[in-house]
Amino acid sequence: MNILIDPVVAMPDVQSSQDTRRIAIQRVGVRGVRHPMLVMTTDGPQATVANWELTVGLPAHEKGTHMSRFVALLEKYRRIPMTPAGFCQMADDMLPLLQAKHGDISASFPYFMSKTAPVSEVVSLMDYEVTWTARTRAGMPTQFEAVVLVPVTSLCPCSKAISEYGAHNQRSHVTVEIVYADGAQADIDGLIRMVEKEASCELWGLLKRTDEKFVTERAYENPKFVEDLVRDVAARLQDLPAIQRYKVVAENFESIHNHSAYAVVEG
Ligand SMILES: Nc1nc2c(ncn2[C@@H]2O[C@H](COP(=O)(O)OP(=O)(O)OP(=O)(O)O)[C@@H](O)[C@H]2O)c(=O)[nH]1
Repeated sequence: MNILIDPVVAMPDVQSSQDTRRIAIQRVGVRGVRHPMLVMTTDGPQATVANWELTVGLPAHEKGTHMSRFVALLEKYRRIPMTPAGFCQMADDMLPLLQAKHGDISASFPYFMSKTAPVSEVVSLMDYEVTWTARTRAGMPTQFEAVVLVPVTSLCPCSKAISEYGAHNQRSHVTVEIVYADGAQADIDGLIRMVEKEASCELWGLLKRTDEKFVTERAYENPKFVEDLVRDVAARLQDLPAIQRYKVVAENFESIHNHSAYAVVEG
């Protein structure tokens, strides 16, 4: 192998040498990078810590990519409050920086929304798991994808129908994955609120006794199978114009079994 010497630092530059195997690499980069991120919310910028994956395509003739530049990109964007459109811009910036024709950036992070309890109206934060992905290709529109994991309550309709009193209910995770036609139209808060409205009952970080009575009765009046959860969320997603593809996954952590009930809808 013919190793180049970088004249600036007078060191071998193995990454920049030629590769003769004639195999292009679809994705090469860094993953598992824990790094701060500012997310723009309706309450202003929210500081969070994301788990990042940044990759680019590498042509067959190049030996290695410029690994250090991925982290340099994170540093550049560290103080910029991110919107979906800004996240796509960051991915677009990655291509010239890495001298690449296509690349993906993905960030998974805890996301907090301020919620008001249903009766006492006390305010508290509720946390969600969010993943943003931007897929960029030179000369093409950048694709934006979002995944949100929304914890909710589900109450079993069968249990309610057959029992003289009570019905088994549990915490459920509804995970929605969306490919947007245009990242600028992605509304993460709206998506989370929509999922919560389709559950037997939504969750809050802080509830007083008056609220607890409300959520208990609300779930009882609104029973849902795991199938109802995915269908009702999918029906709402079908009405949204900005969505190209979606997947809805619901997992009910059953309180009467030591296993989960599970359903998936893709559209
Ligand atoms: N390409 C590549 N780099 C790796 C790998 N593992 C570690 N690295 C390290 O990535 C660092 C260098 O990143 P580069 O971006 O090539 O650093 P550089 O050549 O000083 O910077 P540039 O001139 O901007 O390319 C070095 O510490 C490499 O050893 C690997 O599997 N592939």
